[in-house]
Amino acid sequence: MRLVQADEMRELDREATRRFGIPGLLLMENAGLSIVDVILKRFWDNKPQGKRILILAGPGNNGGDGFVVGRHLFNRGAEVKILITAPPDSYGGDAEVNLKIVSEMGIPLRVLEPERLREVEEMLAGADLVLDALFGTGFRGVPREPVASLIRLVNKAGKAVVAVDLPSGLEADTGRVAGDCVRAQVTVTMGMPKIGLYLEPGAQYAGEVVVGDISFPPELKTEEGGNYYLVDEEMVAAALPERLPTQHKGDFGHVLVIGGTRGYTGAAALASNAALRSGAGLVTAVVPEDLYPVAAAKLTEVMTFPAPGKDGGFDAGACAALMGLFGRATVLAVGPGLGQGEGTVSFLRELLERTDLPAVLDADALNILARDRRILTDPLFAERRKRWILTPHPGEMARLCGTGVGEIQSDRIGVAVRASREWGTTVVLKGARTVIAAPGSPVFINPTGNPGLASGGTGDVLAGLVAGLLAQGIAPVEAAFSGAFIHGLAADRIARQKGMAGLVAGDLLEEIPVVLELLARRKRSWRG
Ligand SMILES: NC(=O)C1=CN([C@@H]2O[C@H](COP(=O)(O)OP(=O)(O)OC[C@H]3O[C@@H](n4cnc5c(N)ncnc54)[C@H](O)[C@@H]3O)[C@@H](O)[C@H]2O)[C@H](O)CC1
Ligand SMILES: [K+]
Repeated sequence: MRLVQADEMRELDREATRRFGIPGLLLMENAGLSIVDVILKRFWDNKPQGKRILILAGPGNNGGDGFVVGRHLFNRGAEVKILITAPPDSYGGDAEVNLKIVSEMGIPLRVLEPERLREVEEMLAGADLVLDALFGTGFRGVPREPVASLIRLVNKAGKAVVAVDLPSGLEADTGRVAGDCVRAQVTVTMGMPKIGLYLEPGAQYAGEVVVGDISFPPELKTEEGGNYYLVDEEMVAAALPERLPTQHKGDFGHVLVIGGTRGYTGAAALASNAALRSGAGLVTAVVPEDLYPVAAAKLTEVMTFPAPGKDGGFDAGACAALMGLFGRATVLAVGPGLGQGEGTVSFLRELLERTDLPAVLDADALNILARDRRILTDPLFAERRKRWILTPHPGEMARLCGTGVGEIQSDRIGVAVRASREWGTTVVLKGARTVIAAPGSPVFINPTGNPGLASGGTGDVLAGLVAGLLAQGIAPVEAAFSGAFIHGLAADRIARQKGMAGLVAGDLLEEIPVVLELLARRKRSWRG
């Protein structure tokens, strides 16, 4: 599903008027009607008579939408009260037109006054539903007083809240909440869904998001050419390869998982099994030779290969022993349990310099690259980096970018986009609402997953899953967003069955094939 920034939305608004002659007043009317529809159907069971709604209307067109809602619900017999946060004569344009109409209709209208907030509490107590029409895409910074106090009163009142376009206080493009923000049960977003509604914490404040139809012609609402997309089943199902009867395991690639040093053989095992579960044809786990017996004992369907190493790490010169393997491999997954020993650091550098296989770089591979980023920027490896997928969590990303986790989390899309452009590679910035960015590609936001994934080894499973998809010939960006989606959906299905607390990485291995089959069935049903 395509997502838009506030500026994109404003441009579409202008285009609707300029290109198709749809006046802003008509867009506002349709916006209001789409909200009325949600209120009647989801909150009032189509029986508005006598229902009490308090409409909080801000100084701009978001408030204008609120006036339209008030008019229609008043006409349908609801008890409507409107609280405006700016003096009536400060309104202009379409909002002013609609303010005048509701005033002429005699709908009770009050101006918010800082010294009379107690009366606002009473108004809230006397309402069945609150409409948040304070701010939309024109919001900036933090809500100023007395609106900030009003927002806090709304959130304290415990009433059902419907937000117009965005919950007020939320930054449309980043999902950031810098100050107070309305917590809504439902947000009716106009025309096209805004990015901030699908990023944390914005998604928590927005509640369920409904896209309001404001009569944009299809050409304006096109899914094509967007800069941002919410990953959905259709996109992932379309990316997954068909498995034809005539095909054999050689057709589905061979993943080399390189890692599994002392104490972390489990990481390599999880990543290796995840690669197999994703549908890869063959998987080989490459571990230091002194841990080979441990890995071999853990792995059945996954082949194991002992690489020169001691004390649980790889020898600096271990790469030479792998050259034969590279000829038979399709993709590398480097990092799960790799460790950061001295020999391993040299080994990784030589590995990435000597093979141009597509690679998923995760965990300690990223931590090693963070200490010596030359290979991420060296023009000599630019071509090769196009075939890499980096899968950092926020801490690893902070080290890679030489900054703090706070900076990473405060602008997850911007950070991922800049890094992917600077390094010329696909970046999967993990976390709540994983962000996938790559040069020349739209940005993808993954909606699946839950806090149950904050458990050891789930990252190893994701790395293996993405590598397995890459090995099957899926392009890096598609493999990245599909892996994140499948990984998170598997976790959501497990959480529904067993709860989040007890979710362990191994559970994902069982659920991944189920999710793949579910997507394959959906794909067949769409094909008809
Ligand atoms: N196609 C569409 O998307 C349509 C959208 N509509 C609605 O219009 C708003 C956008 O309206 P706009 O007037 O540009 O901005 P807002 O209503 O969000 O008002 C912002 C207003 O508030 C003031 N302000 C901004 N930041 C703060 C702050 N931190 N504290 C206090 N005050 C603040 C500032 O003066 C701004 O002017 C969109 O969201 C939709 O709801 C159309 O009605 C229909 C088509
Ligand atoms: K709002």
